[in-house]
Amino acid sequence: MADTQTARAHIPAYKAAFLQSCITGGVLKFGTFELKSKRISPYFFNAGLFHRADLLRSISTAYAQSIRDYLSTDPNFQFDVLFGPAYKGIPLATATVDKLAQIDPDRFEGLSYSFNRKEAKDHGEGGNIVGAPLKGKRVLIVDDVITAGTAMKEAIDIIRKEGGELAGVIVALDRMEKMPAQTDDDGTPRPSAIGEVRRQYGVPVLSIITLDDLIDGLREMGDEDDIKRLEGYKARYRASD
Ligand SMILES: O=P(O)(O)OC[C@H]1O[C@H](OP(=O)(O)OP(=O)(O)O)[C@H](O)[C@@H]1O
Ligand SMILES: O=C(O)c1cc(=O)[nH]c(=O)[nH]1
Repeated sequence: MADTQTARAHIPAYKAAFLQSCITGGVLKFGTFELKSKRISPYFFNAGLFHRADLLRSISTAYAQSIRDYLSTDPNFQFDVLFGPAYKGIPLATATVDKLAQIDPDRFEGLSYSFNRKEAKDHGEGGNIVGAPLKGKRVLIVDDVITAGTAMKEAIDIIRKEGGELAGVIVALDRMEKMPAQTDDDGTPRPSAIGEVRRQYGVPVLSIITLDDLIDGLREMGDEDDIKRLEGYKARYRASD
């Protein structure tokens, strides 16, 4: 396997390291997968597999670095809470709060996490939100991927219903694909759900890596047939934005 730095010279080292840990850690799977949107994909990013300490550290470091990279281009970008949509977003947001505070305590020691329950709790403290209350807070959503955007719309609705303000979104992988529609199969590019969030809410939507980064990475450390299938999928479902 090629060295991370040389293999992915045109993306920052932390992104290359993250991509490598996704491939070697088996988080990126290749085969045939039905997505939440019912689209059939030749690859799947299973964020639930970041369960081991080294893998969790690799993804929280990559989120934290991506956020810091973006902050260096937009110092006005501000947020009080990282929100992890249930379920897979929960450990991702929680670990990233800790990582940001470790990397930059002056700025992030007061940062909080929050997440939703999929089913409301009707006893004890009750309610749908665990962690920091969102009322009056600027909220950055941390999730694994956005495909059709259904899960992201739900998360944004929860934040607004709780009285929070959406500050931005960060996902691990930008699948670079169009939202589903009747004409899904004709290969015509259409807008992505990520682009829709940017346009509709006027907030940054960041990603650690993109499908293009993944395809490039596979050229160094993957299988040729997987690359062909990913390129075919991209040609069919690529977004216009
Ligand atoms: O953009 P979409 O088409 O909505 O799909 C993407 C989302 O769907 C999955 O989560 P899911 O809602 O299945 O919840 P989970 O985290 O409990 O697996 C996945 O983890 C993404 O967050
Ligand atoms: O679109 C999805 O449902 C989806 C795609 C993916 O790569 N990973 C995931 O957990 N869900």
